Amino acid sequence: MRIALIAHDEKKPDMIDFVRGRLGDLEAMEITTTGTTGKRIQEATGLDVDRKESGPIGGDMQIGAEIVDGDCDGVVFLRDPLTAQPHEPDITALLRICDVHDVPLATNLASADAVLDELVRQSEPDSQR
Ligand SMILES: O=C(CO)COP(=O)(O)O
Repeated sequence: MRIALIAHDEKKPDMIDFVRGRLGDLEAMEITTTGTTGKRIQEATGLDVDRKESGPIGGDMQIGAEIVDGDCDGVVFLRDPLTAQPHEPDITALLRICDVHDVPLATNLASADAVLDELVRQSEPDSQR
């Protein structure tokens, strides 16, 4: 299982809390991140992550390409809904490509656990999916 973890600046503390709380499950997965999110996660938890470029310079697009290639099984993208982002078109494209490829996507903390729970369930040996 490969999961993408992405957070806008105002949501990075929430992402760190999420990763700390689910460290056991995340350690068993491959993790891909945008640049700064991955750096923060590594610094805070020591988790091994595949860091793409920072979001505003194309990291969202790189993760979108993984989804198109069928390499990413789920996305937790903690968006900041209160701050305009210069790369809003890239963000919209990433969300859209998750829908195109029917990849589980959480855009807030309340649903992040649900997406991760689903990936954990799918990785169990007797899973039907
Ligand atoms: O901007 C982002 C997602 O749109 C996140 O990028 P960083 O992880 O590099 O801050």
